[in-house]
Order: sequence, then structure tokens, then C-alpha cells
Amino acid sequence: MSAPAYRDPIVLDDLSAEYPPHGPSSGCVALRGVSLRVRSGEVLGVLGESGSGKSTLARILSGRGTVDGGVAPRITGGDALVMGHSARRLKARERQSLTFHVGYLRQDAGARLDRAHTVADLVAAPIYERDKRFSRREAGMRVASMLDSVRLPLGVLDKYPYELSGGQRQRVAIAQALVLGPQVLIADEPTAGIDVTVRDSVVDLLAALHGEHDFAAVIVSHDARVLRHAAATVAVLKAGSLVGYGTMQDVFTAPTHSYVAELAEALRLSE
Ligand SMILES: Nc1ncnc2c1ncn2[C@@H]1O[C@H](COP(=O)(O)OP(=O)(O)OP(=O)(O)O)[C@@H](O)[C@H]1O
Repeated sequence: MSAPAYRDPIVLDDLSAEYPPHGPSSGCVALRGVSLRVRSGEVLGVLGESGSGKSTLARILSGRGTVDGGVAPRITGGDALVMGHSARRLKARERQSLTFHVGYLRQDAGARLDRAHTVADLVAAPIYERDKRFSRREAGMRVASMLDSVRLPLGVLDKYPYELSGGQRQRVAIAQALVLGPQVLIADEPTAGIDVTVRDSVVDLLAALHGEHDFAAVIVSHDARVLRHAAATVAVLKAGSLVGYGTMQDVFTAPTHSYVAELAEALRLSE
């Protein structure tokens, strides 16, 4: 299940994607000719208003296809290469390899943790999904070390999601996304739904984990302030098109689109 040779973990080449018509839904173009790349160890922030295509992009990059049994986005033009795998032509075996190497923190991940399982079982789940006979002892050690990484006490191991705060649940979800030691992390709105007082600590945690584990990451947010400390480069989407791309500094000091100028102004006001 090794990945093909590649230079940059993520390369988007003129990527267009849409949701095909489904039942009463008439379908929708979600991404329009997006090109960008994420280099090894780089953190890219993806910004955009609601409906701009951020989650669609995250979903495609994660290699997971559909979530919640909904319609999966279909690539209609260009391609996304993730660790050398073409998202457009992903075979089942390649998908397995990709999902092993790419951690995915889906939108509302903390809130969606299965209430019927303890933290220990939830964080270990990706390990046993891969290998049912994996050593319990080794998995336990890995889970404990992940909890430590996400700054949670071992006392939460036997707790259920409903016994934790929103911020703690999100940390459990982050531990789950990282337990297989991915080379790429895709985090979709990691601070959404979390109390404003702990929002910064979740972003700081992601930045610290990135420093410790050196994965490449794509962090999606509708809020530029969330990305300010975590991402060096940023891609701004508007109605599925890329309207800003480069270092945070370049994108916001010389905006090339009125929407990016609005974001830059909001950032300045929040300083
Ligand atoms: N399963 C789906 N079926 C049909 N259309 C969809 C589906 N999911 C998203 N869309 C549409 O695709 C477009 C992009 O949606 P997407 O969820 O990627 O946006 P987003 O930027 O992540 O928004 P938000 O910040 O609200 O999560 C929107 O117009 C949305 O209505």
C-alpha cells in the first residue's frame, strides 16, 4: 500500500468539481478550476464564506469521498494529486493507502464522536479499522501518547464524549485523526462550534502538533483570524473559484479581489 513517488503532498491542477443532481436536488458546481500546491511540512489555510467550496475541497483531499451517506463531489475537470494519488482516478486499494496517510478532521468532528464509545476506544478505532488483531497493549500506549500530545489527561480515557466539554471533544477528534501518524492532515473548520474562550487553544494545539509531527496540513476556516497563527500560506475561495493564493502577508497586503480586501480589512480591525 505504498504511495507513488511524489514531490509535493498536495497538487491541485485546474480542479473543478460538482455535486450531480440527486433526488429533488438539481446539483451544483462547487469548485471551478482551482490550482495550488502544498509542500511537505507546509500548512495551507483555506478561507471562504459559507458555500464557497471549502468542505468540498477538504473532502476530495481527504480521499474519503462521501460523508453521512450524502452525494460525493465528482471531479469534472483537472485533478487533485494527494501524495501522488490522483483523486480523479482513485482505485479502492489506493483509497485505502491514502486514508492511512491522510488524517481527516471533518467538520464538527468533536460533536460527531460516537456517544456509545469511550475516549480510549474512539482514539484507537482507526488502528483497529486497519488491523483487527493489532496488539491491545501497543494500541493502548499509542492512544495514551496521543492524548498527551493533544494535552488531555489520561483520566479522560474511560469517559464518554457526552462527559467532555466541546473543546475536549475536539481534542479527542484531533487525536483520532492523528493516531495513525499521517503525513497529511486535512482539518475542516477545527474551531467551529467550540466555545470562543478555547478556540485559540485548539488552533495553537494544531500549530504545536504540526511542529512536533511535521505533517503537511490543510486547515479550512471561514475566519481569517483562526488561520493567522497556524497557516503560513492561504487560499481564498469565492463561489468555488480561487480569488487569492500565497503567503498570508502577500494575500492580505495586496488583495487582488474585493472579497480578499474585505477579509484583509476585517483582520486589520481585529488586531
Ligand atoms: N452533498 C451535496 N449535494 C449537493 N450540493 C452540495 C452538497 N454539499 C455541498 N453542496 C453545495 O456545494 C457548494 C459548496 O459547498 P461546501 O460545503 O463545499 O461549502 P463550504 O465553503 O464548506 O461551506 P460552509 O462553510 O457552510 O461549510 C455549495 O453551494 C453547497 O450548497
